[in-house]
Amino acid sequence: MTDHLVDAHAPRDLRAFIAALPKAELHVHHVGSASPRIVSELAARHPDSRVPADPEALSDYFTFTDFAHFVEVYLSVVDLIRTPEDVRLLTYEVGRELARQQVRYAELTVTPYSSTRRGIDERAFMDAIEDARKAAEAEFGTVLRWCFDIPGEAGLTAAEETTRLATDDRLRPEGLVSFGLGGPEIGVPRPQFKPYFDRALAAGLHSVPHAGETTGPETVWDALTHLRAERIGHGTSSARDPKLLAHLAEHRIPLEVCPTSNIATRAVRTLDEHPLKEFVRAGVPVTVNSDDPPMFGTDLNNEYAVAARLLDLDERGLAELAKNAVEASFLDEAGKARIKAEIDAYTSSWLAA
Ligand SMILES: O=C(O)c1cccc(C(=O)CC[C@H]2O[C@@H](n3cnc4c(=O)[nH]cnc43)[C@H](O)[C@@H]2O)c1
Ligand SMILES: [Zn+2]
Repeated sequence: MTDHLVDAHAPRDLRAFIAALPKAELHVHHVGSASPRIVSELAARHPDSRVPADPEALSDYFTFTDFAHFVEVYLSVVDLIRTPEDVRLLTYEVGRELARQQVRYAELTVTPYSSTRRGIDERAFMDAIEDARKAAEAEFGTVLRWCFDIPGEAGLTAAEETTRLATDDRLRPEGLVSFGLGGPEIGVPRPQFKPYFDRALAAGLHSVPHAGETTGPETVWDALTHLRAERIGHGTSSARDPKLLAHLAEHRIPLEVCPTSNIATRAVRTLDEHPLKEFVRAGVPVTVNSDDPPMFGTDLNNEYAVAARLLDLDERGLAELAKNAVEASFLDEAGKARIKAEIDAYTSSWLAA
């Protein structure tokens, strides 16, 4: 992890508590989770890319001037993933990294369109992620599930292709649980994606679009109204609309908050100005997530440390935050109960020690 965004304020023992706390991660992108080691390995394999092969140079490369710059850099990393074996390696390594952080369950946002349009065979792509998912669960004990997202800026062709890949019974992977919408929001109105979300929801998927990350609360309303969002990716600007906060609280719509991401893409100026506390005060269910961890110089443990500082949480508060994510997940009830019991047992034994 690069140092510039690490929250160094959390006391050392709280960091130790977080490090071993069983957790769920609900908002983390597949390509955005490529570690510096994997990025440099892929960059060395594909020297025609402008992504630096030297891991030391990646910290500068991953410093963003704004959201548009972030997407440009993100797509240069997407360009490094050229074969089903690249896809499998990346997915398996993401599983390993999540397990290292004691993540028991993760919903990983995958953008299949970005890979299939670059020539990766769709069947081979699905087999690669599924093979890595099963290996990660067997070898590391971390359960992975997929959210397939439409890269919004790529338009309705991308929406059609993503919906087809998510709903065709011959292709749709076993681990797929939800349907999302990512990329820039400015100039990409949410309502145009309604027919695609309708088809995905009819096929049994959950709706989890990004909204209110780089635009105002009206985008969150659109995601709720037109895309029938069950959780909101980011939802940062919801804080500017008290009626929206009340709606999210009343209907128990969780926000997938990613504090360091919002600083790195300059959606929020400083962590101290982040609206996380306002969400909690308004009674909105919040989960804390890492988004694109190596690109933002963070990881899930660091996001919990950031949340502990912003919300003034002790061990019990952090355990509740971890249980929020389990509760907001698309795991079955037995799976949720198992992880929540593990969080409680861990917290009790930590506090008794
Ligand atoms: O793949 C393409 O060819 C392509 C063409 C045009 C536009 C796009 C995109 O919009 C890709 C955006 C990409 O960004 C991912 N992502 C990662 N983190 C975030 C985030 O915090 N907020 C929004 N999007 C994010 C997203 O999953 C898309 O894959 C692609
Ligand atoms: Zn995201």
